Amino acid sequence: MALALPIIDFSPFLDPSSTKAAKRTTAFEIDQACRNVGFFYLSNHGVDPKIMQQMLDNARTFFERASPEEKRGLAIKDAGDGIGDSSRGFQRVEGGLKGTHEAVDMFRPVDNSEGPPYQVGFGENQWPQTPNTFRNTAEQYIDSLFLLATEIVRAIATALEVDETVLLSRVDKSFWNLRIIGYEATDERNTTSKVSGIGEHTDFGILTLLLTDPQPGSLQVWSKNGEWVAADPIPGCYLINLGDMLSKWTNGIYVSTKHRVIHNSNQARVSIPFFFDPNMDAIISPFLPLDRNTHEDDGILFREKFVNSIKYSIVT
Ligand SMILES: O=C(O)CCC(=O)C(=O)O
Ligand SMILES: [Fe+2]
Repeated sequence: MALALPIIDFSPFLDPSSTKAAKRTTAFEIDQACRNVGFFYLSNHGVDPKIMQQMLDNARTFFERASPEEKRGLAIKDAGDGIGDSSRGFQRVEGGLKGTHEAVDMFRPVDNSEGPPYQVGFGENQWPQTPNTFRNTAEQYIDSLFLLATEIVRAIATALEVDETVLLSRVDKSFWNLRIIGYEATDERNTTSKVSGIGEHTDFGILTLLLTDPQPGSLQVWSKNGEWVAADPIPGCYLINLGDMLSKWTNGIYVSTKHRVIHNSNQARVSIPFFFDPNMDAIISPFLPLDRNTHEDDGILFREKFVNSIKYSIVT
């Protein structure tokens, strides 16, 4: 099972003293990975390693120490009913296509002055209190990742030779989603316990910037050769993958690749994807020259897509 995922050094693109040619070379490396693989590791991305570690530590602390009452208090609640919005908060997913894991979802704050009750996606984040630094660290982390994702989008615009403002105007108020996932250890004494994980899927938005603890062997990516390949963490790197929206925006030139998690280990795993998604009011239509075929999602706003995805994903 050969590792097929490229590793890209982002420093030439980020360094203000780089030549235009050096920036373009890095942009083309990203472009190649986006066309051929849909996944790549990014090194020298500029995010403070201390805050990355702090995020992982806080996530682990939450899953290990938060009480059942705290988790119940944070549980995702239905939209239109009290303070719920069907998307923000804690959930335990038990089996089925979505796998078995626990997660807390935070989304970009939006103007929700018309609620409660809230529409889908328009509520307030429900921040864990365990540990008490959780929110503060996560907010700094989100700021860093927002900047990093924006630079990757800029690199993509450079490689595709599209006016970067066209692309940036669709993501400058990205409706991001920070997800903290806990995969339980497999309890060898309990033969009925399910292996934790997430079923095969493609991501939904633009870019996913994934930070996980260092354990290998859990995340797998579907390769062009028709086999699952390990996408083990590389210390200090982000694993970046493309979502369906970026594939649509590029008329399918860029690929969103399916992946899955099978965490069969005697140690719990934590994983923190940052989903960099379009602005709520961004349109789904491609920005690249069109082939004149009509597209099913032409003219649809991302907000509509998001609402449908939440309705579909509600776990009962
Ligand atoms: O936990 C992981 O390694 C990946 C999670 C994932 O694919 C997702 O949340 O979409
Ligand atoms: Fe995913």
